[in-house]
Amino acid sequence: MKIGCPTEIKPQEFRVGVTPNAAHEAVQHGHEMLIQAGAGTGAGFTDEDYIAAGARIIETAEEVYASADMIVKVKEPQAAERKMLREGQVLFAYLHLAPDPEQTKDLMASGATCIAYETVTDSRGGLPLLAPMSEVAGRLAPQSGAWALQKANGGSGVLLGGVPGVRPANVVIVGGGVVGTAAARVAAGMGANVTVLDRSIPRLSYLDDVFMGRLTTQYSDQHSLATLLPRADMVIGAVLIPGAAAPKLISREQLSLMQPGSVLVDVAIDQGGCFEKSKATTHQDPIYDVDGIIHYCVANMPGAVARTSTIALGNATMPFMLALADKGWQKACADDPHLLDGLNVHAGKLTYYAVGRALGIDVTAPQVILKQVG
Ligand SMILES: NC(=O)C1=CN([C@@H]2O[C@H](COP(=O)(O)OP(=O)(O)OC[C@H]3O[C@@H](n4cnc5c(N)ncnc54)[C@H](O)[C@@H]3O)[C@@H](O)[C@H]2O)C=CC1
Ligand SMILES: CC(=O)C(=O)O
Ligand SMILES: [Mg+2]
Repeated sequence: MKIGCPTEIKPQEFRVGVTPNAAHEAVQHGHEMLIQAGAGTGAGFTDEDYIAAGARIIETAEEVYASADMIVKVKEPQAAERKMLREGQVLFAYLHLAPDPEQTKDLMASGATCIAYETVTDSRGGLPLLAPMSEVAGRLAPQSGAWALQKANGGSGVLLGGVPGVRPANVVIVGGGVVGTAAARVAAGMGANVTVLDRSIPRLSYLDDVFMGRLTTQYSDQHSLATLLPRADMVIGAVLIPGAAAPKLISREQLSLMQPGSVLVDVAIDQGGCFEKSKATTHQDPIYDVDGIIHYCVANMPGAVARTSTIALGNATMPFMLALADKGWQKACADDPHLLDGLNVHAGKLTYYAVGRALGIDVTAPQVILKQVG
């Protein structure tokens, strides 16, 4: 199979979908690996690294899309990229379709088979292709929020760890999954006073166990969150209902409960965001102010640390990329129900229920699609 990896074009996105190590494995499996010239530069990989791995360097994105049977990339295809997808081609990338009707419409119109990293599952109920980037975004969230709390950035001027005689910042983390746990570790490490809310009691028990008193856990309901807002210097939104649009947990009205210059970091922005006034921002222009509350809503946070993120993502995606290339998507998905969970669009049909519910589009069950193509 010809596997194509284009250069990412989302603003300030420096990751690349295939590492030289993954390219090498694909070539060893008998596949042709096509890498767009310069695709790895932002993550510290040169064209020569890919050539040494046995890949071919292709000058333009147009040529990569035209030649490849499968496109492997990081972020959801931008409008210009969606025009280059075609019937029968496989797209393997983050898609985040629930909050993105335009992209969903274009992917359905392309006729391509689109497998979303963020809905591939594992046998323990986890999301193995989202988790590595959630680890990164979670670790970055307190750091980005601490920067936003500085006066020059519009924040209240509170230092996360405080100093002797002055209280540390109160950090509230809503959602104690992979992002929330990583954020808690860093925020606690920076000396903040951390509270984590979740709806899963087993998850709260786990956090209570591993942090051994270094944070407070609380069941997540509207009232609990509202009572924490007046004292919260930073709230990190880290909730997820897989594949679905994020629930809105802080309304615009509730912003008035917070101290001016407090910060909301909405990591869940790629699923539409969990605060009412969240809208996606970029690394170039990451924050904005609503009623005196600073919002940080960068939808591709891991792109800021592209080297670490690319290697972590490449380690996780490689076995799935190889299965798709070795067997073809039909057999790879038939053999592995967890990979089948990643199927979001096939030949004009939407195949993921949470996306269908969010966008009001009819869904065809992925199992039905497999029967049709089998
Ligand atoms: N902005 C960015 O660059 C990135 C964003 N993300 C996003 O971060 C979000 C979280 O991802 P993960 O931590 O990997 O998910 P996860 O599935 O590991 O954790 C989500 C947690 O939210 C909890 N939850 C669901 N509804 C809740 C509610 N109403 N109140 C409190 N908790 C609730 C769940 O019980 C679960 O523990 C996702 O939307 C993901 O796409 C992930 C990586 C990068
Ligand atoms: C998960 C995601 O959206 C990202 O890593 O950019
Ligand atoms: Mg997006």
